[in-house]
Amino acid sequence: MHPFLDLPMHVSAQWRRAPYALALLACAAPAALIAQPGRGGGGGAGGAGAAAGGASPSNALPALPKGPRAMMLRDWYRVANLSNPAVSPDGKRIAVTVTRAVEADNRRHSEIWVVNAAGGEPQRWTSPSTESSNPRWSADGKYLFFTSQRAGGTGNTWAIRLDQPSGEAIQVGDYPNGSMPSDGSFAVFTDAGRPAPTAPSPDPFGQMQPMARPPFEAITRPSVSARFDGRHVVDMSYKVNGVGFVPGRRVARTWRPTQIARQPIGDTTKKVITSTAYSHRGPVVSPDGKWIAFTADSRLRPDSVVDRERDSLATLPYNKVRDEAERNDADIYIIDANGGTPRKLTDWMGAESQITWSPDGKQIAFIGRPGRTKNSNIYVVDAAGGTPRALLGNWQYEPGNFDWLPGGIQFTAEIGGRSAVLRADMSGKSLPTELVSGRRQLRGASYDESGKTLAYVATSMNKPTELFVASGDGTGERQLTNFNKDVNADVVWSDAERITYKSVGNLEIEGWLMKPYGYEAGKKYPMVIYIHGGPHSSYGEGWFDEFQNLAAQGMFVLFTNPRGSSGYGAPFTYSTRGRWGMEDYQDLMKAVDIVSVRADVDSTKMGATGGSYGGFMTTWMATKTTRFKAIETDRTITDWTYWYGSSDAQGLTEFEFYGKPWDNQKLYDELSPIRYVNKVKTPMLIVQSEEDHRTPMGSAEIWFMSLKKQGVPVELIRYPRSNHDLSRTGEPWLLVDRLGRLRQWFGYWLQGVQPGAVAN
Ligand SMILES: CSCC[C@H](NC=O)C(=O)N[C@@H](C)C(=O)N[C@@H](CO)C(=O)O
Repeated sequence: MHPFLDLPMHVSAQWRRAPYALALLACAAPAALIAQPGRGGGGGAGGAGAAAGGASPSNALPALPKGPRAMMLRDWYRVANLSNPAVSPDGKRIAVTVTRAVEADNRRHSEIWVVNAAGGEPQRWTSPSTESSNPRWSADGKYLFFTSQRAGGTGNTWAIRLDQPSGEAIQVGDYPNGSMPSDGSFAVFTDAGRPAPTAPSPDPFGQMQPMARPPFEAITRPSVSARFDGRHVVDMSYKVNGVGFVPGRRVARTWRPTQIARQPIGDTTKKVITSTAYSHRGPVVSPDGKWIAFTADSRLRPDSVVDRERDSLATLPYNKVRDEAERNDADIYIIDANGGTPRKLTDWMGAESQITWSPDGKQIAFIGRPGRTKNSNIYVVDAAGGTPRALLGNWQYEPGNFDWLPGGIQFTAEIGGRSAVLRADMSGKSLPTELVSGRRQLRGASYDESGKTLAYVATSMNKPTELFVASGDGTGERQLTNFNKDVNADVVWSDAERITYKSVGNLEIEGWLMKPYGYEAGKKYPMVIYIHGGPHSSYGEGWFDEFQNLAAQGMFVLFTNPRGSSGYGAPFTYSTRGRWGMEDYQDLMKAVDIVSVRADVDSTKMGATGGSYGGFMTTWMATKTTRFKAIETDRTITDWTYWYGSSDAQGLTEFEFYGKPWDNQKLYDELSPIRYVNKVKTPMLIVQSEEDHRTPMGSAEIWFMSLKKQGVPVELIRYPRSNHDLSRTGEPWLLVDRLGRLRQWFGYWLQGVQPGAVAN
């Protein structure tokens, strides 16, 4: 029996909400709303809860027991997530976004907190009654900017004044967001201008809902517009996961290419310095303020030409010569910072991003990817022109974000399931050096102006995110926050052992085995394998609610990064092209083979779960093996042709399957689990969001009906108001409900737990 199922039903425990203090700090934290972490950090009045039910469900739930103990479902609401750290230009303070759930209101809440780099209690700088995130400091130290949507303002950039005592957050029109030279005197940014004014004409469909109106060039019209509230679709992209249905154009197509604008700091007047038929992207001004580098179409063709070419290519059948050829869609250009004719920096095949000037303004670095299936690298080229040279040579991995500091280039990277901060060898002759590493995941490396202070958020298998600071070279690391202190004190998070193993073709695969809560040597435990989606994503060395959830239920959790995963270099990532469910399936089963012979794993009680591509893989497994006693398939894909037609992301299979379904129908069919559904014997739980536009409902429905009609135990849980990201960013009550279903399903089939028993 589960350790918590016999607990008495106490009176409820609300998410603890101690009052926060409102204070004004003259120097250290002007205009700040101050609070202490772990004391009311999740709180906040206001914020409408979402639609499920009326009164808070926590009224009916017992108080969470003090630990140390296994994770219970409501512990999920207690975990704080830190993101977007930003070091102040002088290196003295670090701002960070702190996000928590507000259980009673069924919502998440984000605030900006600031902590001294030297240490001390973090302070809350934004109001608990509004959402604030993504802090960034102005170079002159006058403002802390952040993203928020507040009443009485326009746009979503708000600021706290730092150079004088002040109160509420404000909006400032004379401090534009953009790239600035060293003296911070102006900013450059892109500007798409305003649409040309059109003479107002009466719209006979103006009273209808936007999706119901007949789009431009539609042939049909509502017979009586007041009697049609459906959706009229003409364009190819009419729905987007997380956004919903997107109304079609109602006028002829026009283009507004993005131009480069500059605006002095302390002035509200912006000057647009270009006027072209092509768009400028990612403009970055040189440190001396004389030049602006940007990317644009490699032939500077008008946006209208580029778009029409892309649209027309999208309707053509797969053609190996054309579709596999290297492309050069964009190049880097340099223009005088006051305008003029752009100079192409270099003709470079592939895609360029993250343009960055060297501190002396003599060179430019960028991330370049020579081709879709080739590794990206950091390239450096003289600002005068020349051939870019790669800094990372034949390094197996790929760079993430990088900074050109006074001492050289430093960057973050995924190295399999972990991540690190590294320094590049500027000669490109040696492999990069790891500065901050270990079995963990680091995010958002941020430096002060001198490059001497480095901050990042980090998490490891049994440690939720916290903020860390180190010297610019990675030495002297210190943990600066302890937002998760209370939940960490109550809950024993499970750790995982890292394993590597050789699979088909002698390819090395990385994986992990997480121990069940309360593990005792000499006993046997059930095991569930988790399978990630993408397929080009990865599991890693970070705290993950889903793994902790099943480990707390008393199961081993096995997770691996089969071929096709990201984080191991592009050749590994794309090695499954045209072969989905073949070698990657074997990589997963090889891990099951290895783990199932352990003395502490009960090989007669194994389960599998996964979402999206991982959902495809679980249904695929169900057609191939009866080794698993229960499976959960999440946001699943059971028929690739159906998925192609109903998803918002056709590009994925057009590339991976070498064409559209009718170009390569055999492959789409052969790799579709539904073709073999008559072989399924394993009980399956199907979890599906009703507003999932990435992997829509039909795959789940046909799987459910097929199993039902064959007498295979199956349950379908349909979540309302939810999209493809329910398990990550969904409504908290529904997200936690899903975690509970997973526990119950595997608890019932693998542990003999009674139906409905759940550790709330
Ligand atoms: C060019 S289309 C990109 C599709 C995208 N790929 C990367 O994640 C995607 O959404 N794929 C889904 C089929 C999928 O498996 N998604 C995973 C990973 O995000 C999921 O867990 O939802």
